[in-house]
Amino acid sequence: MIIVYLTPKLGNEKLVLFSLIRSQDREQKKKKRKKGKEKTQQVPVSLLHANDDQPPPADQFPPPRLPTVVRRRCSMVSKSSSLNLVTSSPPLLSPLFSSPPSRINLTENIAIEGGNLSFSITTRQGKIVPILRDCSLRIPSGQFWMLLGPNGCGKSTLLKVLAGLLNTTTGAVYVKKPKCFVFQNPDYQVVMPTVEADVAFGLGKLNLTNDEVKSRVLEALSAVGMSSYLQRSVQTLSGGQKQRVAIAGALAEACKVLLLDELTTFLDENDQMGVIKAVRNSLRNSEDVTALWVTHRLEELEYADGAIYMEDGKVVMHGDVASIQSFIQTKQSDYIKRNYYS
Ligand SMILES: Nc1ncnc2c1ncn2[C@@H]1O[C@H](COP(=O)(O)OP(=O)(O)OP(=O)(O)O)[C@@H](O)[C@H]1O
Repeated sequence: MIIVYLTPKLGNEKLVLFSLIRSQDREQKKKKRKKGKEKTQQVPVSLLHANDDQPPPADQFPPPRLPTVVRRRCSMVSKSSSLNLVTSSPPLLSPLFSSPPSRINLTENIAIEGGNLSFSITTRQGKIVPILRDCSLRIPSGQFWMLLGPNGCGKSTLLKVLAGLLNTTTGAVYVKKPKCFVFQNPDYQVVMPTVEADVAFGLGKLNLTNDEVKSRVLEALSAVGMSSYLQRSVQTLSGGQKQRVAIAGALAEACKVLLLDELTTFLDENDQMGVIKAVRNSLRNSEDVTALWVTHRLEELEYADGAIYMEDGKVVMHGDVASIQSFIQTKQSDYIKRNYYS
């Protein structure tokens, strides 16, 4: 089906050939699965979860058959509060919680934490559709993390749950306050006529003097590299500059957590880099600011301190950038081999 989509001019012969390849593929998969069952004891937990066509139900996770060493690594991770959530090889991680935490642990220096989050919607026909399934994550304060995954896997929904814009069906959420959600489209957020007025917009509620407002606006604009744009009309800004103004607005409000939803989707490479650097810079200026950045772009991962990879409403991996990068690359090359060279 995917080949048909990518090359719509395929003739009937190629479609027949493709079905044959698919059925061969299915046979091979069956054999592999059979073999895989025999080898289960040597496979890391996250691979079991990520590659299984039918992952184990959440309440059986980690599965009882896991080797001791994997279970020990999972619990070490759940206790860690530093960047090095993955401290030893093999680095692949399972979701952090194997059973719902009775309460969120606030004693560690954690900025964002979610335990066994689920979110469903009910259709007009009364059908319940799960969007997030048992997602757990933990992000230390002062770090820049990225949230990746294929289209429709639930990234934006998870971000909205963390922002408090959506209520979970089950699970517990902790996010440091004040927290700010920056939208994918800056036109939803940059609404005042000038850059200065826009960045100062959220400060009205804080009872500050004019001087305090001015100094906060300048500081925030300088963090995103836009201090010289103070008096500019927002209509004359590029998409990337508008994104940076939106981030400056969040920084001016002294937000401790920035929840950033695919900010670089509509941007060219220059603006994309400008926005990423603005976020990094704002984190450098204040040790206490944490950012979670939703993206599709694998190349952006190199700017992150840690990452979360989602598929089909689940957190499949959570931890250091290098492991997640290689995990995604392996998945991509497997996909290409399976679909184009088998
Ligand atoms: N209000 C809703 N009603 C019906 N389905 C919804 C609703 N909100 C989200 N969904 C579905 O939930 C799934 C996850 O959506 P979400 O926008 O979180 O994914 P995403 O990973 O951010 O996708 P993308 O990368 O394409 O932006 C999608 O299949 C989407 O169609």
